[in-house]
Amino acid sequence: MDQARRQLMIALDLPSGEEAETFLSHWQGEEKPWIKVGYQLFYATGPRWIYERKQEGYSIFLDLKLHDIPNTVAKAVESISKLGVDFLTLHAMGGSEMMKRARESAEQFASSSECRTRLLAVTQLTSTHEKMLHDELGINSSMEQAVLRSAKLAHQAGTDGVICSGQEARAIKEATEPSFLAVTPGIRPIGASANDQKRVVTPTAAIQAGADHLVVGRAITHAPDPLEAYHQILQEIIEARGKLR
Ligand SMILES: O=C(O)c1cc(=O)[nH]c(=O)n1[C@@H]1O[C@H](COP(=O)(O)O)[C@@H](O)[C@H]1O
Repeated sequence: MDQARRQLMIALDLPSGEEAETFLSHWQGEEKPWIKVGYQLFYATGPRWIYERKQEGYSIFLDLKLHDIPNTVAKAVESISKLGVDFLTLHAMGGSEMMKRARESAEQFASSSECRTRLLAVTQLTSTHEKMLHDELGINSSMEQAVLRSAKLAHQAGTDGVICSGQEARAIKEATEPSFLAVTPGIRPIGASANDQKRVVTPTAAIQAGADHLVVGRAITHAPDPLEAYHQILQEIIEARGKLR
Protein backbone atom coordinates (compact mmCIF):
# COMPACT_ATOMS: atom_id res chain seq x y z
CA MET A 1 0.00 0.00 0.00
CA ASP A 2 1.43 3.40 -0.87
CA GLN A 3 2.08 5.98 1.82
CA ALA A 4 -0.95 8.21 1.15
CA ARG A 5 -3.38 5.27 1.17
CA ARG A 6 -1.82 4.07 4.42
CA GLN A 7 -2.43 7.49 5.90
CA LEU A 8 -6.09 7.84 4.95
CA MET A 9 -8.57 5.91 7.10
CA ILE A 10 -12.27 5.81 6.29
CA ALA A 11 -14.60 5.99 9.30
CA LEU A 12 -17.25 3.45 8.32
CA ASP A 13 -20.00 4.98 10.43
CA LEU A 14 -22.77 2.96 8.80
CA PRO A 15 -25.76 1.08 10.21
CA SER A 16 -25.16 -2.53 9.15
CA GLY A 17 -22.59 -4.95 7.84
CA GLU A 18 -24.54 -5.18 4.59
CA GLU A 19 -24.42 -1.43 4.03
CA ALA A 20 -20.75 -1.34 4.91
CA GLU A 21 -19.98 -4.10 2.41
CA THR A 22 -22.01 -2.37 -0.31
CA PHE A 23 -20.12 0.84 0.45
CA LEU A 24 -16.77 -0.95 0.28
CA SER A 25 -17.67 -2.46 -3.09
CA HIS A 26 -16.89 1.00 -4.57
CA TRP A 27 -13.24 0.01 -4.09
CA GLN A 28 -13.55 -3.17 -6.18
CA GLY A 29 -10.49 -3.47 -8.40
CA GLU A 30 -8.56 -1.02 -6.17
CA GLU A 31 -6.35 -1.58 -3.18
CA LYS A 32 -8.48 -2.05 -0.09
CA PRO A 33 -8.66 1.16 1.93
CA TRP A 34 -7.92 1.36 5.66
CA ILE A 35 -11.20 1.20 7.54
CA LYS A 36 -12.19 2.44 10.97
CA VAL A 37 -15.08 0.66 12.65
CA GLY A 38 -16.69 2.53 15.53
CA TYR A 39 -19.66 2.17 17.84
CA GLN A 40 -22.42 2.19 15.22
CA LEU A 41 -21.09 -0.56 12.98
CA PHE A 42 -19.44 -2.64 15.70
CA TYR A 43 -22.60 -2.81 17.82
CA ALA A 44 -24.58 -3.74 14.70
CA THR A 45 -22.19 -6.42 13.47
CA GLY A 46 -19.93 -7.62 16.29
CA PRO A 47 -16.47 -9.23 16.41
CA ARG A 48 -17.12 -11.88 13.75
CA TRP A 49 -17.69 -9.26 11.06
CA ILE A 50 -14.44 -7.58 12.04
CA TYR A 51 -12.61 -10.89 11.97
CA GLU A 52 -13.97 -11.68 8.51
CA ARG A 53 -12.93 -8.29 7.08
CA LYS A 54 -9.48 -8.82 8.57
CA GLN A 55 -9.28 -12.20 6.85
CA GLU A 56 -10.21 -10.46 3.56
CA GLY A 57 -7.15 -8.28 3.94
CA TYR A 58 -8.48 -5.01 5.32
CA SER A 59 -6.35 -3.02 7.75
CA ILE A 60 -8.70 -2.28 10.61
CA PHE A 61 -8.86 0.43 13.20
CA LEU A 62 -11.37 -0.65 15.85
CA ASP A 63 -12.57 2.48 17.57
CA LEU A 64 -14.18 1.33 20.81
CA LYS A 65 -12.73 4.09 23.04
CA LEU A 66 -12.31 1.85 26.06
CA HIS A 67 -12.65 3.63 29.40
CA ASP A 68 -13.14 1.56 32.56
CA ILE A 69 -11.19 0.22 35.53
CA PRO A 70 -7.76 -1.18 34.58
CA ASN A 71 -8.72 -4.84 34.98
CA THR A 72 -11.84 -4.52 32.82
CA VAL A 73 -9.96 -2.71 30.06
CA ALA A 74 -7.09 -5.24 30.20
CA LYS A 75 -9.58 -8.09 29.75
CA ALA A 76 -11.33 -6.29 26.89
CA VAL A 77 -7.99 -5.79 25.12
CA GLU A 78 -7.30 -9.49 25.62
CA SER A 79 -10.52 -10.37 23.73
CA ILE A 80 -10.01 -7.73 21.05
CA SER A 81 -6.34 -8.64 20.42
CA LYS A 82 -7.45 -12.07 19.25
CA LEU A 83 -9.32 -10.44 16.36
CA GLY A 84 -6.01 -9.17 15.02
CA VAL A 85 -7.16 -5.59 14.54
CA ASP A 86 -4.40 -3.12 13.75
CA PHE A 87 -5.44 -0.16 15.92
CA LEU A 88 -7.67 0.16 18.97
CA THR A 89 -8.70 3.27 20.89
CA LEU A 90 -8.97 3.87 24.61
CA HIS A 91 -9.50 7.08 26.58
CA ALA A 92 -6.40 8.65 28.12
CA MET A 93 -8.75 9.98 30.83
CA GLY A 94 -8.90 6.37 32.12
CA GLY A 95 -5.43 7.03 33.56
CA SER A 96 -1.95 5.59 33.28
CA GLU A 97 -2.63 2.31 35.12
CA MET A 98 -5.50 1.54 32.73
CA MET A 99 -3.34 2.30 29.68
CA LYS A 100 -0.37 0.25 31.01
CA ARG A 101 -2.57 -2.77 31.64
CA ALA A 102 -4.03 -2.39 28.14
CA ARG A 103 -0.54 -2.42 26.63
CA GLU A 104 0.45 -5.50 28.63
CA SER A 105 -2.64 -7.34 27.41
CA ALA A 106 -2.05 -6.33 23.81
CA GLU A 107 1.51 -7.69 24.02
CA GLN A 108 0.53 -10.86 25.75
CA PHE A 109 -2.31 -11.76 23.44
CA ALA A 110 -0.93 -10.80 20.04
CA SER A 111 -0.35 -13.86 17.89
CA SER A 112 3.04 -12.33 17.02
CA SER A 113 4.73 -9.02 17.78
CA GLU A 114 4.30 -7.80 14.17
CA CYS A 115 0.55 -8.09 14.44
CA ARG A 116 0.20 -6.62 17.92
CA THR A 117 -2.81 -4.34 18.14
CA ARG A 118 -1.53 -0.77 18.37
CA LEU A 119 -3.17 1.32 21.09
CA LEU A 120 -4.24 4.90 20.51
CA ALA A 121 -5.30 7.10 23.42
CA VAL A 122 -8.01 9.69 22.88
CA THR A 123 -6.74 12.98 24.29
CA GLN A 124 -9.70 15.36 23.97
CA LEU A 125 -12.45 14.58 21.48
CA THR A 126 -12.39 16.77 18.39
CA SER A 127 -16.00 17.69 19.18
CA THR A 128 -14.79 19.46 22.34
CA HIS A 129 -13.86 23.14 22.33
CA GLU A 130 -12.06 25.11 25.00
CA LYS A 131 -15.20 26.59 26.59
CA MET A 132 -16.60 23.06 27.06
CA LEU A 133 -13.31 22.00 28.59
CA HIS A 134 -13.65 24.77 31.20
CA ASP A 135 -17.41 24.93 31.76
CA GLU A 136 -18.42 21.29 31.41
CA LEU A 137 -15.37 19.12 32.05
CA GLY A 138 -13.83 21.32 34.79
CA ILE A 139 -10.42 21.42 33.11
CA ASN A 140 -9.05 24.93 33.51
CA SER A 141 -6.10 24.84 31.14
CA SER A 142 -5.96 25.70 27.46
CA MET A 143 -7.02 22.99 24.99
CA GLU A 144 -3.41 22.52 23.90
CA GLN A 145 -2.20 22.07 27.47
CA ALA A 146 -4.99 19.59 28.22
CA VAL A 147 -4.25 17.58 25.07
CA LEU A 148 -0.49 17.61 25.72
CA ARG A 149 -0.96 16.46 29.29
CA SER A 150 -3.00 13.45 28.10
CA ALA A 151 -0.57 12.72 25.27
CA LYS A 152 2.45 12.69 27.61
CA LEU A 153 0.61 10.43 30.06
CA ALA A 154 -0.34 8.06 27.23
CA HIS A 155 3.24 8.05 25.93
CA GLN A 156 4.66 7.23 29.36
CA ALA A 157 2.05 4.51 29.85
CA GLY A 158 3.16 2.76 26.65
CA THR A 159 0.43 3.50 24.13
CA ASP A 160 1.56 3.69 20.49
CA GLY A 161 0.05 7.10 19.87
CA VAL A 162 -2.90 9.36 20.36
CA ILE A 163 -6.04 10.58 18.72
CA CYS A 164 -5.95 14.37 18.55
CA SER A 165 -6.93 17.22 16.29
CA GLY A 166 -4.51 18.21 13.55
CA GLN A 167 -4.31 21.47 15.49
CA GLU A 168 -2.27 19.70 18.20
CA ALA A 169 -0.33 17.08 16.21
CA ARG A 170 2.88 19.09 15.93
CA ALA A 171 3.05 20.00 19.62
CA ILE A 172 2.42 16.35 20.57
CA LYS A 173 5.29 15.13 18.40
CA GLU A 174 7.57 17.75 19.97
CA ALA A 175 6.51 16.84 23.51
CA THR A 176 6.86 13.06 23.00
CA GLU A 177 8.80 11.63 20.07
CA PRO A 178 8.37 11.62 16.28
CA SER A 179 7.43 7.94 16.19
CA PHE A 180 4.58 8.44 18.68
CA LEU A 181 1.56 8.29 16.36
CA ALA A 182 -0.72 11.30 15.88
CA VAL A 183 -3.99 10.11 14.37
CA THR A 184 -6.31 12.95 13.46
CA PRO A 185 -10.07 12.89 12.97
CA GLY A 186 -11.99 16.15 12.51
CA ILE A 187 -10.70 16.38 8.93
CA ARG A 188 -12.66 18.66 6.63
CA PRO A 189 -11.73 19.52 3.04
CA ILE A 190 -12.18 23.23 2.31
CA GLY A 191 -15.87 24.11 2.08
CA ALA A 192 -17.14 20.95 3.83
CA SER A 193 -19.52 21.32 6.77
CA ALA A 194 -17.93 20.85 10.21
CA ASN A 195 -21.11 19.08 11.47
CA ASP A 196 -20.62 18.30 15.18
CA GLN A 197 -16.82 18.66 15.02
CA LYS A 198 -15.17 21.68 16.67
CA ARG A 199 -11.41 21.34 16.15
CA VAL A 200 -11.29 20.72 12.41
CA VAL A 201 -8.42 21.00 9.95
CA THR A 202 -8.04 20.37 6.22
CA PRO A 203 -6.17 17.27 4.99
CA THR A 204 -3.31 19.57 3.95
CA ALA A 205 -3.06 21.18 7.39
CA ALA A 206 -3.08 17.77 9.10
CA ILE A 207 -0.19 16.53 6.93
CA GLN A 208 1.74 19.78 7.44
CA ALA A 209 1.32 19.35 11.21
CA GLY A 210 2.86 15.88 11.03
CA ALA A 211 -0.25 13.71 11.39
CA ASP A 212 0.52 10.05 10.70
CA HIS A 213 -3.05 9.07 9.80
CA LEU A 214 -6.14 11.08 8.85
CA VAL A 215 -9.56 9.72 9.84
CA VAL A 216 -12.30 10.81 7.45
CA GLY A 217 -15.94 9.83 7.78
CA ARG A 218 -18.79 11.87 6.37
CA ALA A 219 -16.70 13.73 3.78
CA ILE A 220 -16.38 10.32 2.10
CA THR A 221 -19.35 8.25 3.30
CA HIS A 222 -21.90 11.01 2.56
CA ALA A 223 -20.32 12.08 -0.73
CA PRO A 224 -22.37 11.49 -3.90
CA ASP A 225 -19.36 9.57 -5.26
CA PRO A 226 -17.42 8.17 -2.27
CA LEU A 227 -14.56 6.81 -4.38
CA GLU A 228 -14.04 10.18 -6.03
CA ALA A 229 -14.11 11.95 -2.64
CA TYR A 230 -11.56 9.42 -1.34
CA HIS A 231 -9.28 10.05 -4.34
CA GLN A 232 -9.55 13.82 -3.95
CA ILE A 233 -8.39 13.57 -0.35
CA LEU A 234 -5.63 11.12 -1.35
CA GLN A 235 -4.48 13.62 -3.94
CA GLU A 236 -4.48 16.42 -1.36
CA ILE A 237 -2.38 14.23 0.96
CA ILE A 238 0.09 13.44 -1.84
CA GLU A 239 0.45 17.14 -2.70
CA ALA A 240 0.85 18.18 0.93
CA ARG A 241 3.47 15.46 1.45
CA GLY A 242 5.30 16.66 -1.66
CA LYS A 243 5.58 20.15 -0.19
CA LEU A 244 7.08 18.79 3.06
CA ARG A 245 10.25 17.76 1.27
O1 LIG B 1 -11.52 8.06 18.00
C1 LIG B 1 -11.93 8.59 16.96
O2 LIG B 1 -11.78 8.06 15.88
C2 LIG B 1 -12.46 9.96 17.06
C3 LIG B 1 -11.95 10.75 18.08
C4 LIG B 1 -12.25 12.12 18.10
O3 LIG B 1 -11.74 12.86 18.94
N1 LIG B 1 -13.06 12.62 17.14
C5 LIG B 1 -13.64 11.84 16.17
O4 LIG B 1 -14.35 12.39 15.32
N2 LIG B 1 -13.37 10.49 16.15
C6 LIG B 1 -14.03 9.62 15.15
O5 LIG B 1 -13.64 10.03 13.84
C7 LIG B 1 -14.75 9.97 12.93
C8 LIG B 1 -14.97 11.34 12.35
O6 LIG B 1 -16.03 11.29 11.45
P1 LIG B 1 -16.39 12.53 10.52
O7 LIG B 1 -16.60 13.73 11.41
O8 LIG B 1 -17.65 12.09 9.85
O9 LIG B 1 -15.23 12.70 9.57
C9 LIG B 1 -15.93 9.42 13.73
O10 LIG B 1 -16.01 8.03 13.49
C10 LIG B 1 -15.57 9.67 15.18
O11 LIG B 1 -16.07 8.65 16.04
